[in-house]
Amino acid sequence: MYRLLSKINGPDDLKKLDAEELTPLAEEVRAFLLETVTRTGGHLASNLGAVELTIALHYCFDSPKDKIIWDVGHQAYTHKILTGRRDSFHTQRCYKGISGFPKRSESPHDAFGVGHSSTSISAGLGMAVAHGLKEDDARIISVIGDGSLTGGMAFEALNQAGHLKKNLIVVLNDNEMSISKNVGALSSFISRKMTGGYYRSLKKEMEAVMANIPAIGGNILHFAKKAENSLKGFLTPGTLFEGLGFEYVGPIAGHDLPTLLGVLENVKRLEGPILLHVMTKKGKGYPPAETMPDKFHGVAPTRPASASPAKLPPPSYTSVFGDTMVKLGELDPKVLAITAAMPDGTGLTPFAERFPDRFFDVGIAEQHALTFAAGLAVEGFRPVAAIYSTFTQRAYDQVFHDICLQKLPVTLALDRAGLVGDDGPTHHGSFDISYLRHLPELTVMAPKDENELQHMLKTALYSGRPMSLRYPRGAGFGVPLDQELQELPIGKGEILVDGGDLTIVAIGSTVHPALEAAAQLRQKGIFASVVNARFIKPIDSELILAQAKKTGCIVTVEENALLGGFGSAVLEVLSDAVLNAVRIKRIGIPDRFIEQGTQAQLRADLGLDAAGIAATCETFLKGESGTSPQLAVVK
Ligand SMILES: Cc1ncc(C[n+]2csc(CCOP(=O)(O)OP(=O)(O)O)c2C)c(N)n1
Ligand SMILES: CC(=O)[C@@H](O)[C@H](O)COP(=O)(O)O
Ligand SMILES: [Mg+2]
Repeated sequence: MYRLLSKINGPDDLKKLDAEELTPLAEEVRAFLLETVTRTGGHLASNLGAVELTIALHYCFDSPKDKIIWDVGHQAYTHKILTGRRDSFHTQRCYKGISGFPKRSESPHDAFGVGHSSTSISAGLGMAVAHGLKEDDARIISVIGDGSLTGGMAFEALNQAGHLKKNLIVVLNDNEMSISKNVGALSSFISRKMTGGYYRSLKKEMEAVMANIPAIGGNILHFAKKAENSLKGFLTPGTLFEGLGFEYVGPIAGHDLPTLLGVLENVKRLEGPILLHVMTKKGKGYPPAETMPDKFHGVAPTRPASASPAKLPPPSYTSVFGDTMVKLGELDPKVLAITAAMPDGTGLTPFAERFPDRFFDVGIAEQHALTFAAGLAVEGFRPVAAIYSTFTQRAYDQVFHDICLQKLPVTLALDRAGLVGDDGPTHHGSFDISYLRHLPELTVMAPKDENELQHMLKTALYSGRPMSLRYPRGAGFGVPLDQELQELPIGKGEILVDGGDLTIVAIGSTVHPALEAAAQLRQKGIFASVVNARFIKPIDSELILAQAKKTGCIVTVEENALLGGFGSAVLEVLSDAVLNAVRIKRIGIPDRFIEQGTQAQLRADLGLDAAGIAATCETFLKGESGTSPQLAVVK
């Protein structure tokens, strides 16, 4: 079935094909992508749009000597398939399979590891400078989408690249889409295509103006040409990049292989920084994805029929967050919502539809999102910035300098906190408790389920303080949702089960598994208290100390890095109270990066599911050391 593709085990095989064979090859790659990704899940639409571009890049350049750097890397499937990973491609994003993103440890063709956006030009420039110093002739090609170009870091890199004048090719893969429709002034500017009717009609108008200017000798032609050029110059996307010191080429048709090959062969010979503007269609070749590219940005894997639940799964945390935002927005016009290019992913689309004037998609600009929120808060509004935990990492200083230091009432809604599953180590939200809980003025909390999430959101909005709440990817626990929203007492946890043998102090999504673990332990005659801590900061010291005195044995559970996480906060409480005889064990994410897999597989591996928590508690209670680091604090 894959007559041409089956012969390609690396870029050298690709180069053996005649140029005319590349178009049928693209069709085979597209069919292969569709067949595989609809089964494994993954980033379908972006990849369908980048097939010809990838083939052309590998045909014209010489990877791995030449470096192709993919921004985000969610569009690099064709690159993987052409660089020796066709046969393992069906394992992409699966447990112990290949990654859904370029990864340096996976292939010499993966020039730079990615998953987060807007890094490709910086990394490419670093490599361009390094190869200049090494005096070799490797070509460096950074491939960035129009959505990823909205990230400020891309412009920081363009700024330096235009100044250094090193050989760097930036390919702008412009499909006028981020995950959702790309937004912002930059996007509108870049999508002004001078090749279309718009330019032709402007040119006509210009010619009419020319015709009415009285002749001033032989200069008229020269003047007309100059005027036309400057009009074009003012209006093309090239102006921007040329102003930054790049040679601009384009826009060119990104699904036309002969054009792509011709242009790339020419661009290859140019010196200095080049920006090649390529127009593509997200979802190309698969009508549902072409029509609804946002819905096909990422598709879920097909699970075997027997694994499909008979009834609908409970609502996701994300959708409960989104519905609660609408509810709170109805009651209070000061409630505003901000997303960094992820209105669907963060559940804010219903809010955006209901309150278009109070919703802001800032593009892939997490840093700006938080300082923008701080500005809104200064003026008395109640902004909620909903950003994935992993992407908030790049806005740490904004949380510190613009929000906490100024005590501004901004709410950070950190979605995808904890293990996210198939996206793997770039996307797990493993660190937010650690990177937030040491910041003065910030309240850090995590709901035990989707119902508590609603109450925490209201608590955050009406606290008048900087607040953060973290919640995981995926379905909630299916608990009933209270209609009446309450403000929770800040800094107070709750005892859910009172037992005398040990205390499990859990936070966020680990509370329900901890309850289940306690039930399993009871079957074995072990009676555990279970505490829902609710707040990481301010932590409920009183409750923790009372339990420590009562049972003398504490097990903390969190889906966050153990280093600096919630368990560390509990240790600090015990240490500060000089309760040195209490035995404590922390369950959480160990000090290594966690690979991909389903959330259930990863939780089971790390002992974060009910069975794992119960096993650790039992072993610990018996005084044997478990698999995670054990910290028995002795006087
Ligand atoms: C820092 C960061 N923020 C958000 C995301 C989520 N994200 C992944 S792809 C994407 C859209 C990228 O758009 P573009 O670069 O134009 O690629 P396309 O999907 O259109 O091919 C977004 C917002 C991310 N990966 N990294
Ligand atoms: C590549 C990227 O960053 C996003 O597309 C991400 O994979 C979305 O993750 P969710 O599926 O959790 O929204
Ligand atoms: Mg795009």
